[in-house]
Amino acid sequence: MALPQNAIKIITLEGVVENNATHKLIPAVLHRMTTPLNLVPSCYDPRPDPSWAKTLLESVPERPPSHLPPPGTSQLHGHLAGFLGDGRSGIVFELDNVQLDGSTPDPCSVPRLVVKIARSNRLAALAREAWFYDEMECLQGSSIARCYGWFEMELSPHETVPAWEAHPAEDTTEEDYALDDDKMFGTVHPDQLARSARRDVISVLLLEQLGPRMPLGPLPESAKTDITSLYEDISHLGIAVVQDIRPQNILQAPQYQPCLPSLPSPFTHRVHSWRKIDFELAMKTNLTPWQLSTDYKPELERMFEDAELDGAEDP
Ligand SMILES: Nc1ncnc2c1ncn2[C@@H]1O[C@H](COP(=O)(O)OP(=O)(O)OP(=O)(O)O)[C@@H](O)[C@H]1O
Repeated sequence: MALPQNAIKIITLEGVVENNATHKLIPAVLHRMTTPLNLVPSCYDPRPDPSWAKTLLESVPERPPSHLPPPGTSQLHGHLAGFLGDGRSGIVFELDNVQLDGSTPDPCSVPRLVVKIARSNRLAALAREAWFYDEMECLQGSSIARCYGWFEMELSPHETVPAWEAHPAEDTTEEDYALDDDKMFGTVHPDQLARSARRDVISVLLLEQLGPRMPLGPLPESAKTDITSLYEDISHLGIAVVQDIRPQNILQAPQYQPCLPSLPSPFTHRVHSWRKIDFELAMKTNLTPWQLSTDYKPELERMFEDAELDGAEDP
């Protein structure tokens, strides 16, 4: 039976934190965090009258009920391994030598895992992303990765995270862009304001490992349809992800063993060959799936065209 996504309470990571006096790597013990339901304010556009029903829902869709059992108390131990990629808010590594409660986990239960480590100044962005993984629990394993939790540890003054220096962000702005929409559409949650000011916390998302990024070059129509359908699934939850439509944020379904089977979408029943990642800029809205599709479809078309052109220039 697959490990429930909320089974792990503590993760011990080897190879991620360094003692900056001795330059020795030391194990980091991170504890599972929970996202308050009101961490991310909704972007609500009042519906003037029912004639707007095609565009606007009367209210923001509620989070679908969780199907997970009560949170577990398992402990996971793993070693930071290969670097997989990075971006504005995080740095992603494979995990090796994973042990669950002291033994090698059953490959039918636990897939290959990765950690997305927040950059030191992007704690609020990672918390926001964790909230969206909770919000989209029903899509985990179908259109988005399974997320095994959000974990944090406070660093002491003599501890540092070498990945922050080894993989610096291209964009060095200190502005917390992930909170811009929250400021515009509601009030920023006090936890997020506090997080935004801190630089002494290691914060990670534990995710199922997905396949490679969407390649440059021509994509078969079936792949374009499947990728478009990921966005359709997400739109059924009133979630807008139009800001960040890029090949870096579309990965193939898991393919490295051990991996868990892809689940059918609860909305379209399609079994996807792709997954959408990266939700720190997502917004929870009362826009209808139709309205959201009028926003993401042209952006996806543009991305497919650009990827084809870039593939032709860079064979
Ligand atoms: N679950 C995963 N499995 C395998 N690789 C992953 C996974 N998540 C992320 N990656 C790799 O890491 C890269 C960066 O991840 P991600 O987009 O989540 O980071 P980010 O900092 O939020 O980036 P952005 O600048 O797009 O906001 C991805 O493009 C991908 O190559």
